[in-house]
Amino acid sequence: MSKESDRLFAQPLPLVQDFAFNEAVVRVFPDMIKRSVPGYPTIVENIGVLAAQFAQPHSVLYDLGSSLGAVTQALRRHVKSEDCRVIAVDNSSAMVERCSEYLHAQDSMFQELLPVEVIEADILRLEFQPASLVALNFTLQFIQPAQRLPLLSRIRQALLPGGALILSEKLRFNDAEEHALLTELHIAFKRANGYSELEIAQKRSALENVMLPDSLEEHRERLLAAGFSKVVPWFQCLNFASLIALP
Ligand SMILES: C[S@@+](CC[C@H](N)C(=O)[O-])C[C@H]1O[C@@H](n2cnc3c(N)ncnc32)[C@H](O)[C@@H]1O
Ligand SMILES: O=C(O)C(=O)C[C@]1(C(=O)O)C=C[C@@H](O)C=C1
Repeated sequence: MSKESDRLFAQPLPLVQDFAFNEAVVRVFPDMIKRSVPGYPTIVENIGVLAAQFAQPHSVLYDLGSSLGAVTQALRRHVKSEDCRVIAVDNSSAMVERCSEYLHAQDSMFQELLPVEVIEADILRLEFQPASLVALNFTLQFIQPAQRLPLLSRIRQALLPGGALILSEKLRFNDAEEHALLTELHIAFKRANGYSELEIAQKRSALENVMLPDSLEEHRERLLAAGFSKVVPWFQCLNFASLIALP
């Protein structure tokens, strides 16, 4: 994995452009996401552990918005079911290229890993195969709000009985005081991880138009509207959470 540290927003920018998953972000992404998302390493590793409970023999496991394949690698470390394969999908060519390199490196270090296919595609246009596990790890928040329910409905249709969707997201809160407190504590988390006030402010304005978080209540209602029968939060750290949705 790249050890380059994230300094993308360290200097004053004349114009802060909308955040994009481009080559510059790819180079620093492992450092950026670990220092920005409280609980990220715990979430990723445990998606592997949870997936092992839901994976069905002879089925597909999807990692949607796979970035550099951290979730895919965890799935391959933990899932032992017979004849499963992982499909990792991202629409950033820079991410897909580097993700494939990392997965080749994982192949050379371990034996008997699940086979994996990395696809450069828009998950809104993907034809889903019958799947026992779908992971959306901090991806739905980057999908246009109007597209979120149709996407979740298609995922629900593709899920096999006994399977699950694991959905991790940054949350917003309907209660203004709760929202303000957890936002302030998230900023403290970033500060403690070495980000300056300037870096925090410029990143916030870069994300403003492209990352649109929902509340836990909105997630629950939308998942039920998409046809899921049960929504179980299994992790929350500050304003970041992960849910299990059962078909
Ligand atoms: C925050 S990152 C996900 C992190 C990753 N799942 C992990 O656990 O390390 C969001 C990813 O979603 C991808 N993405 C956003 N919209 C997408 C779409 N419509 N189709 C496919 N990928 C998309 C971005 O390119 C980016 O790599
Ligand atoms: O909310 C923030 O400030 C973030 O940096 C969050 C977040 C995310 O949740 O995906 C945004 C962009 C990067 O991918 C890493 C982290």
